[in-house]
Amino acid sequence: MSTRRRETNALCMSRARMVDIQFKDLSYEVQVSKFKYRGTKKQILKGMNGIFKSTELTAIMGPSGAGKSTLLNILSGFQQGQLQGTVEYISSEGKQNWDMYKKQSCYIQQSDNLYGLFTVQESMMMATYLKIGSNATKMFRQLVIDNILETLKLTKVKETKVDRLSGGQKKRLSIALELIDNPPIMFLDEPTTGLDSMASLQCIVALKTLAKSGRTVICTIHQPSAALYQMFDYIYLVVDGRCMYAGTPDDTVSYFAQLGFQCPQYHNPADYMLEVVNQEYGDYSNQLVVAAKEYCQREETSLKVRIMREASFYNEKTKLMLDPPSELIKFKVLLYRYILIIYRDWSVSHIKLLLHFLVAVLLGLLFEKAGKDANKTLNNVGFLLVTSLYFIYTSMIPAVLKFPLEMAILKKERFNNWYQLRTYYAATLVTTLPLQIFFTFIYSAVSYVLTSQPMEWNRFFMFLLIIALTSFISEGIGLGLGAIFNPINGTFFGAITTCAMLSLAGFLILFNHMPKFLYYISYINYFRYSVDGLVQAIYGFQREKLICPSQYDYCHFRIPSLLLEELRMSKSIFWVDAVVLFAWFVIIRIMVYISLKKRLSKI
Ligand SMILES: Nc1ncnc2c1ncn2[C@@H]1O[C@H](COP(=O)(O)OP(=O)(O)OP(=O)(O)O)[C@@H](O)[C@H]1O
Repeated sequence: MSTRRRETNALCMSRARMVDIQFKDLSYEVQVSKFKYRGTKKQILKGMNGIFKSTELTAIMGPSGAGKSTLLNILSGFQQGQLQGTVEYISSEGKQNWDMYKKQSCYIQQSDNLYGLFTVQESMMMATYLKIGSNATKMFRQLVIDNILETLKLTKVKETKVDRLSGGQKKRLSIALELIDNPPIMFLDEPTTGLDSMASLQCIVALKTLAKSGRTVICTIHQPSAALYQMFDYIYLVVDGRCMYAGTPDDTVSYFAQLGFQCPQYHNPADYMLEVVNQEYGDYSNQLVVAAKEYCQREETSLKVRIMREASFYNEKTKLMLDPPSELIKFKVLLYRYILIIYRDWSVSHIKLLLHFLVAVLLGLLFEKAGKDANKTLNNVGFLLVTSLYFIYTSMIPAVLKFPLEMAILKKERFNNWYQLRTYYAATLVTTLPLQIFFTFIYSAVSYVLTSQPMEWNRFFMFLLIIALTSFISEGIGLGLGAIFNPINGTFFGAITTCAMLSLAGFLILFNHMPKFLYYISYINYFRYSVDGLVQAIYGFQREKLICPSQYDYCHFRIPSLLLEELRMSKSIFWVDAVVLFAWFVIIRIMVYISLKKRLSKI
């Protein structure tokens, strides 16, 4: 074995702190009805006991709807609710509560929530910067990556984009990403679902290797083949929220035989066990539960053995190298990741840029000379209205879809302690705002010139400021809707909100024709301030008279103040509009953060 290989092995595969999980009388129920105090409850886990040990690969098996995922989610802390009983984590330092180990375990969901635009190497390298402290050199990071990829047989696809990986490779990459900070406990929800038998075997072999290096690896699994079944060290069979077998795969046949269920020769023991608990040979559920309670008891690993084992596996030196980086460094990494996504994802940057340019040209042609022709003043107000509406829609609707798409990745990475929510949120804000400003600038520059608006820098920048603020607020509302609702409801609410704002802006229905309460509501309508701000930017600040073309004898709105009077905007102040819009922007962003936090706290 080369020196380099030995070094990485020492760094990566032999340093997991050993933790056993013990749960006693674990019961869990959920509220089925929406009404908290009157609703019926459903008991999912019914007094379960068990010990899952380090260095072992444990399979939680059972029929569909038995409670496997719920048990896994409860043990990992991914799901919280009305829990009874105890869950203890036992290391060489004694029994600890869950908070101690929450930060050290990882949860790998059934779906592989990965960014498809990065290569395996890029994904791994970014993960090392999010998980390993800044004192680690680039070479060290690469050694860690190479070693993990080699263990999980991913070296050959190191330079392949994640989008192009097979299902099995994606699953192994999900595991590889979590291995970087070497979690002592790994929870996996159905890691073999959707994989063919070869890929499933490779995945389970990889998990077994990880368990043998000191970790506690627990996964749920549906119906493993006989070969796969034998790979596990410990089987925990769950049926209707109760344990019906806990033991090694080798003991399964003799255990069920002793209870009167003789597994036929050449029959997969896993299949037979499921047939028995699925009542294909009669309903013996209660006997099986009682028998499991009597025969499937497990001894705790003695402290002495635990300390001895851990001494051979755990390396304090490496732990120092693996201290997590500061949130500031994580922020920089997330920023870099977003910039790379924006650069590589055509739909985010290039297409949007092209569309903003084309729409600006189209509106420019449609509202040609509207900015300076006194006969087209009302058309110009129409242009300002359309501009505001255009940015509301194009910023809000894509944003509604942004969080639901990213939510799964965010949920996974945050639960596995990659970064704090505020770091993620700050990074999205810092990357999306400049992009939004750039888009509004392109649109404004083109449409402003083509519609012959006044060629004064200060008016142009005021016009740009109002559009940018309108766009920020709308994006914020879109993100908020995306965080609260699913994409279909979110886009529906987005469209409804925009229609309501348009109706309450004072243009389609004049303010003095509105019922009083709706008139007051219109004060919180940011669309109103947006259009008002745009009109002020173009016609306010004592703009001089407009040119009335020679073919017309009279242009009613030649004098800008007359137009402002007609639109009931003569008393408005541009900077008040700008400040109100800015306040809206801040409030909306805070509300989005809160709703996102709330959403993430639920499973
Ligand atoms: N929040 C909830 N509200 C109501 N019922 C729930 C809730 N969560 C889980 N259940 C129910 O609890 C039972 C167990 O669900 P769980 O997802 O743990 O099963 P499972 O064994 O993992 O099933 P599968 O193998 O099909 O994924 C199911 O009947 C499910 O409908």
